[in-house]
Amino acid sequence: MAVYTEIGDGELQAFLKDYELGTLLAFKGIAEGVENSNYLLHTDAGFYILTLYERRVKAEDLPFFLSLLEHLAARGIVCPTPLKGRDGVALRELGGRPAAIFSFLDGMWVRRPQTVHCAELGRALAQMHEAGRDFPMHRANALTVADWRPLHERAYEAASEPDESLHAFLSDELDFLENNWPKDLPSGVIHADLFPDNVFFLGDALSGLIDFYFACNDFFAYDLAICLNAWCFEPETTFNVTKAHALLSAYEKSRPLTQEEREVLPILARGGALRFLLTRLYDWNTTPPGAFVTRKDPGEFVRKLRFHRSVRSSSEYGFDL
Ligand SMILES: Nc1ncnc2c1ncn2[C@@H]1O[C@H](COP(=O)(O)OP(=O)(O)O)[C@@H](O)[C@H]1O
Ligand SMILES: N[C@@H](CCOP(=O)(O)O)C(=O)O
Repeated sequence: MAVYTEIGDGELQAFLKDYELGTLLAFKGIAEGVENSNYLLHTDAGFYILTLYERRVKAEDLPFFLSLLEHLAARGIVCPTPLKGRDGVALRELGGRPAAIFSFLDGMWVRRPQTVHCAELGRALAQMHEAGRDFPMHRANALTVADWRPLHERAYEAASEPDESLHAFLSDELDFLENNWPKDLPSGVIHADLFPDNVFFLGDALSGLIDFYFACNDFFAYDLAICLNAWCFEPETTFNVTKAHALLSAYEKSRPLTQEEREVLPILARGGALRFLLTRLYDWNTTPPGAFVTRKDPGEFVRKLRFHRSVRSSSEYGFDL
């Protein structure tokens, strides 16, 4: 589970005095998530999410994330909206951590996304990209191609039983990606972690997007590649072209891809797979036994990466089914 910072009853009640959110009735830590500590708050005014920022989230990035959420929400994207205290300030401190309270989103994430969910995702992703176009702040992607080799080496050095063949495979992949990563594609604010657990549904209808803490400025098509990886493989890691077609065609209804974006999609998908493989591998090798967080399997992304390496043309992603 992910509650790294424990908050006491009295401490939370004192914190809430700076807001107009009513009287606290109950609160509980939320088990899901890996980056931050999240609590569900129930007050007599409703439900809210309290987030305490931990680990990889840098304090200097928080104004970008909170302003982005406000910006997107103002343009009709359903996402957590930061709530301001009586003094007009949303970003505060609790338990020694930067902290903020957000609107609660209805819905549940889907454990086994179906084609209909992929289509909903494609539509929402394109809308989010369009809504972010006039966002004035900028955040460079801190986990892009230049960052992957150092992360790979750190993960390898941290392993108690280093896997030499995996190290060689990933080094080879890094050689390829460093030499072939696109330099210039349509860009803007991307979510960069839009996995099924960050997308809520009510029935088959998408009801909200959460967890923007990797959001940054990068290629729009890279965000799409991350989604192909996260949504369009079956559990045994076969690629589902029907789901990919649904995702891509729904996306293209709002923002058609350029020819170049289509052509480089296999490279972006390889990069997207490697990026999550590496953070999972690093976490796998560095998370102490007994830690209150569930490690995610890096092997899943080794298999996805192998699939993308076998792709000869982007048509294999189902553009023209
Ligand atoms: N605004 C929200 N409304 C409803 N639930 C939320 C909201 N934000 C977070 N959650 C809940 O908290 C969990 C963890 O949130 P997430 O942002 O993914 O955490 P982390 O940044 O630690 O990965 C989500 O799976 C969801 O259950
Ligand atoms: N989506 C990433 C891990 C980041 O976790 P999140 O809970 O912040 O979405 C992965 O699957 O490796």
